[in-house]
Amino acid sequence: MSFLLRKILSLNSAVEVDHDEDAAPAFPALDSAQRANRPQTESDENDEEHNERSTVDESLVTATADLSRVYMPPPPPPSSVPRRQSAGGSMGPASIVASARAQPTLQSGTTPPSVLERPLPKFNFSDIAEPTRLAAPPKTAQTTAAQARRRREKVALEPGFSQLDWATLKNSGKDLSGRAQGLQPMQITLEELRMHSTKEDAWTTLGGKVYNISPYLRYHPGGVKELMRCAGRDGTRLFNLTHMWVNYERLLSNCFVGYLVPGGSS
Ligand code: HEM
Repeated sequence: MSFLLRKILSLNSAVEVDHDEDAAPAFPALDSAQRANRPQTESDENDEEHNERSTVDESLVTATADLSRVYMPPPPPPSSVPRRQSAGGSMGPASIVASARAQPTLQSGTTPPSVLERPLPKFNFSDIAEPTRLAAPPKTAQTTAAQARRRREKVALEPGFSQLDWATLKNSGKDLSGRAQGLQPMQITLEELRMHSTKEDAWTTLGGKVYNISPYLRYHPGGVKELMRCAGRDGTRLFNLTHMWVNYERLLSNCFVGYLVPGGSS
């Protein structure tokens, strides 16, 4: 038994001779308490007897098995571990797979190299094929110009003039047409319409209906200036060009003045 122990210790000292700066220390340490206090096996008592024997017998096999349960075999000297060489110092996915396949199969009886001893392959992102890369869509001159225009059009509404505030005012049922109370819808000619083109008194016609847009000016998400472009004239085309999805009939129902009728000079 002590013969086997001596053999192991001599192997370890051989490791120390070949000592490499990156080599991991023997574990447990050669002079560790763990090694010193290892559990005694039955075979320890017959040590001398075993030393004398040249042939393998039952008790020696058991002793070896016991010993291997207590101590791990020492790691191989670093110089004997085949190291993976990476071409150019970096590896892409294809070269990693290729090098893994090219690993020599270990001979039976050889200790596989420790994971810690293997060099980590460096990942080279430039190896990834172009189409698989995640990339933001390229900015074209057209999209950036459109974005810039949209940014300019954004209007900061004053506090208390949001679309919600307009909905609240509208739902209050208040008549915002500016017509005298109780009057029937008016019949308005283009000539008359033109006379209502100031911020304080702005009318427009959309789809043949005339609205007083003055109350809505400060609530308009596109701003006062844009809305004023249709004051005193037919705003249908401009409105549809900008946002034909907006339901003006519902939005301006309280501002309804009357119907556009033919008449006057166009
Ligand atoms: C009386 C007629 C109009 C009403 C009731 C009205 C109403 C609205 C509404 C509800 C929005 C918000 C739409 C949305 O977010 O999808 C809006 C946005 C806008 N409106 Fe009008 N609009 C009118 C006339 C006009 C006119 C004549 C112009 C300009 C020529 C105009 C220019 C804009 C612009 C540029 C926006 C976009 C604002 C933004 O996204 O920040 N609108 N309008």
